[in-house]
Amino acid sequence: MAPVPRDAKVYVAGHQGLVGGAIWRALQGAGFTNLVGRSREELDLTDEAAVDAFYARERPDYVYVAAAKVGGILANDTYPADFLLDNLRIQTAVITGAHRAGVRKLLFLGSSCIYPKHAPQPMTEDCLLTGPLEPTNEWYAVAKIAGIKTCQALRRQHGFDAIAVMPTNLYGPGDNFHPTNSHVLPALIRRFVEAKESGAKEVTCWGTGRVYREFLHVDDLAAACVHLMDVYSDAGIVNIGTGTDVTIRELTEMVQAAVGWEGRIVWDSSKPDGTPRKLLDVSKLTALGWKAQVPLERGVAETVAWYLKNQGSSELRL
Ligand SMILES: NC(=O)C1=CN([C@@H]2O[C@H](COP(=O)(O)OP(=O)(O)OC[C@H]3O[C@@H](n4cnc5c(N)ncnc54)[C@H](OP(=O)(O)O)[C@@H]3O)[C@@H](O)[C@H]2O)C=CC1
Ligand SMILES: C[C@H]1O[C@H](OP(=O)(O)OP(=O)(O)OC[C@H]2O[C@@H](n3cnc4c(=O)[nH]c(N)nc43)[C@H](O)[C@@H]2O)[C@@H](O)[C@@H](O)C1=O
Repeated sequence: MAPVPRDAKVYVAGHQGLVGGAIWRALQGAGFTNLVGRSREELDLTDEAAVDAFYARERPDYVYVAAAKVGGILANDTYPADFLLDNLRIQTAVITGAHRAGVRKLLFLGSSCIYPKHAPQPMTEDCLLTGPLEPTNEWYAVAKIAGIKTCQALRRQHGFDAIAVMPTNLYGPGDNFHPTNSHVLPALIRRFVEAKESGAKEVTCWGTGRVYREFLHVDDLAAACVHLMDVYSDAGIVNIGTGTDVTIRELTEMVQAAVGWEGRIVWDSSKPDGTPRKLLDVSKLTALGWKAQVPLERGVAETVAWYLKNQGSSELRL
C-alpha cells in the first residue's frame, strides 16, 4: 500500500485535545504540510449540517477522528447520557460526513473499554462483543462500538476506507487535569503537586488501588495512528498499547516519587475501581511494524515537568 502523500490535506477532528494535539504534532513531524483543524467554537461536531458544510468547503483527503466526549471513571459514571449521545452524534457526523464528502481514508479512535469487563487477558481484538461491559463506562463503550460498526458498515456497503483503532489508557502533555472529571494520571499529578505546595501530609486516592491499568504515552499513540494510516486498510480493529500494565497503587507511588511529595496515601473505597484489568494484546500492531517507545516512568516524569511548567498558563486544561 502506498503511504499517505505528505502534501495531502488532513483534517484532525479534536486537534486541541490530548490525542488530537499529539496527532497534529506527529503529522507535522512526519512532514505533513496541509493540516486543517477547527475549535469547538468554530465548528460544533454534533451539528451534522455544519460538519457537512465544513467538509464541502475544506475538502480534506484524510481524516483523524480524535474529537469525543471524554473523561475518567467518575465522569463516565455520572453523565451516562452525555457520554452516549454526544459521542454518537459527533462520530456519526464526522464519519458519515467524510464518506459523503469523498474523503479518501479515515481513522476512528475507539478505546480499550469496548471489551467485556471479564475478557481473557491480554485482550485480543476478537473478544469484542463476547460479554457484558464494565458498568461505569458502558454508555461510552456502546457509543464507541457503534463508531466501529459505522466504519465497518460504510466499508462493507460502500467501500469507504475507514479504519478503527483501540488505544489503551493514555496520558501526556495537553491532558485534562480536572480534579474529578479527568483520568487517573492527570488527577494524581495535580493532587500530589498541590499537596507538596500546601504542605499536606495526606492525599486521598480513589478505589482500592488494587486494579490494573496499562498506560501509553500520547506521543506513542499518535505515532502509531500516523503509521497505521500509511500501512493498514481493513475492517478489523487494531489495539494500540504497550502490552504491560501496573496496579493503580504502583502508579500512585510512581507519580508521588516524580513529584517528590512525601506523605501518606489514603484509599477512598466509596469511589469505583472500575474494571479489574484491561491489558491489550498488541500482537497485531507489532506484526504491522509498530512498538511503543516511551517507558512509563520517563513519560510520567516528563508529564509532571510539563504540568509544572504550564501551571497558571492557559495551556493547562483544568
Ligand atoms: N484519554 C484517554 O485515555 C483515551 C482516549 N481515547 C480516545 O481518544 C479520543 C480523544 O480523546 P482525548 O484527546 O483524550 O480527549 P480530549 O477531551 O482531550 O479531546 C477531545 C477533543 O474533542 C473536542 N470536542 C468534544 N466535543 C466536541 C464538539 N461537540 N465539537 C467540537 N469539538 C468537540 C474537545 O473540545 P473541548 O476541549 O472544547 O471540549 C477536545 O478538543 C477519543 O475518541 C477517546 O475516546 C481512547 C482511549 C483512551
Ligand atoms: C480511558 C478509560 O478511562 C476510564 O476508565 P478507567 O480506566 O477506569 O479510568 P480512570 O483513569 O478514571 O481510573 C483508573 C483507576 O484509577 C483509580 N483512581 C484513583 N485515584 C483516581 C483519581 O483521582 N481520578 C481518577 N479518574 N481515577 C482514580 C480509579 O478508581 C480507577 O480504578 C473510562 O472513562 C473509560 O471509558 C476509558 O476509556
